[in-house]
Amino acid sequence: MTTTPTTTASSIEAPTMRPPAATATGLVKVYGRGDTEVRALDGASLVVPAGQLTAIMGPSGSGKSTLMQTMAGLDPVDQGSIRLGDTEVTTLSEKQRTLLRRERIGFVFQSFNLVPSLTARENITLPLRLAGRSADTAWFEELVTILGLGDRLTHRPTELSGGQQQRVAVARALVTRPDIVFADEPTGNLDSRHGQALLAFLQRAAGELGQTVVMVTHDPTAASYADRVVFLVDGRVVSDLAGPTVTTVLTRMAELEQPASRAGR
Ligand SMILES: Nc1ncnc2c1ncn2[C@@H]1O[C@H](COP(=O)(O)OP(=O)(O)OP(=O)(O)O)[C@@H](O)[C@H]1O
Repeated sequence: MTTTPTTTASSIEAPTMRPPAATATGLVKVYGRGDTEVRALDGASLVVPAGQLTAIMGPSGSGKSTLMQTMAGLDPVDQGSIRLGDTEVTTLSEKQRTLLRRERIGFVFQSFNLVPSLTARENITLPLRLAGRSADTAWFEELVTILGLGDRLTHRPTELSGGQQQRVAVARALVTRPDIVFADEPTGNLDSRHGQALLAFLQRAAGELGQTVVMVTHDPTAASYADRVVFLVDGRVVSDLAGPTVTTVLTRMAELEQPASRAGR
C-alpha cells in the first residue's frame, strides 16, 4: 500500500462501471492581477466517478470552493477543461451555463439558502418550477420519506430546525435528479447528530440511488462517509484515498502538511 502523495495521472483516476460524471483537467483560475494575483487553481485535475460520494479536502485557501464552483459552472476558468458527462463546460456561454446548472446540477450550501417566504414543499420543488418541469411524485415522496420531512412540508424555514432546513436543502438539490450534486460544507452549520444523519443520507443517495455527489469538507469524520477523498494543496489535486476512515484521512492530511510533500511544486 502506498500512502505517498503523488501528482501522477493515476492519482486522479477511479475505476467505475458508469462513465465519469465529471472530469476536470488542468484547471487554472487566477484572481486579481499583479501584486494581488492569487492562483486559486493551478493545474487541478479530477475525475468524479458517477454514483459515488467524493469528498474534497485541503488546507484553507487550497482552492476547494473554487474547484467546486468552476466545475459546477458557477465561475469560469482561465485554463483547462471541465466535462460534465459529454458537455464541455468551459466553452459554454453564461446563459448556457445557467441552463446547465438548472437542468443538470444540484447544490447544497453550508447556509442552506432556502427562500424564507416559501414552505418546505415549495422550496424543494423550486428547481422544478424554474426548469418548467413537473414533479416526479414518486421520487419526491421517496426523498421526503428518506429525509424524514413528511410532516414538515407546510412549514416555512424559520419553523424548522437547522437539521430540517438542511434536509430540505438536500431534497431541493436532488429533486430534479441532477447528474451531479455539489455540496459545500453541507454539515458546517449542523450539530454532530444532524450532521451525521445528513452524511448517512448522502452516502445512501450515492450507494443506493446512484446519485453522484461531490462534497467539500474540512471534517475528517464527514470525509469518512465518502467513497473517495481527494486532497487539494495549492490549487492542485495531489493525492486521493479510496474507502477512507477518520484515521486514514487524518494520516494523509498530516503527510500533506509535511514540508517535504509540498517541495518541488
Ligand atoms: N473572488 C475572489 N477574489 C480574490 N481571491 C479569491 C476569490 N475567491 C477565492 N480567492 C482566493 O483563492 C484562494 C482559494 O480560495 P478557495 O475559497 O477556493 O479556498 P478553500 O480551499 O475553499 O478555502 P477555505 O477552506 O478557507 O474555504 C484563496 O487564496 C482565496 O483567498
